[in-house]
Amino acid sequence: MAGSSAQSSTAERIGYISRIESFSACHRLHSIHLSDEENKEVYGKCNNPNGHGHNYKVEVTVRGKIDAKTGMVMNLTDLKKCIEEVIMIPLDHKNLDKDVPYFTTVVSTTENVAVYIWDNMVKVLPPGLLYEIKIHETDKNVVVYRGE
Ligand SMILES: Nc1nc2c(c(=O)[nH]1)N=C([C@H](O)[C@H](O)COP(=O)(O)OP(=O)(O)OP(=O)(O)O)CN2
Ligand SMILES: [Zn+2]
Repeated sequence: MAGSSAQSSTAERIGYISRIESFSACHRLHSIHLSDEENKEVYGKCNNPNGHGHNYKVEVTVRGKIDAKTGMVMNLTDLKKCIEEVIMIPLDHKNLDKDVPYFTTVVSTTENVAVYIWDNMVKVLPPGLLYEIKIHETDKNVVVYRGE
């Protein structure tokens, strides 16, 4: 029967909304905490000094109450602006290791790129909304970070 669901229409409902953007960047996997030999052993071809590039695809997901008046968790146009500021301007068409100060001491694995994005995204989003950063480094390699 219509309208007979367990949750009434006035109840608080939680939604997850995502926006996906792509950026291109190059990098080399090299940890300052490892010797040159150890770097070669751990990272293999990805430790090549010439570096290599990726077309990263990032999904930013926020979780929150679907506002009864606006019908939105947050305005996706505002999320787009946050992604531009936190991801596209600092990372797109950049050498992650040389152009982004954070990665001079932190190895630019996709896990750490996700942490970098999370740490900066929480600064610009409304408190408590950020839920997940998912990065497709390649079609086959995917990383998820949820701030834990
Ligand atoms: N835990 C992680 N492992 C690796 C990372 C990473 O960020 N976190 N990154 C790399 C390299 O950057 C590399 O670009 C990926 O290597 P590879 O898996 O060989 O890349 P492909 O998926 O394109 O390889 P296929 O040949 O298509 O299988 C390595 N490891
Ligand atoms: Zn890589």
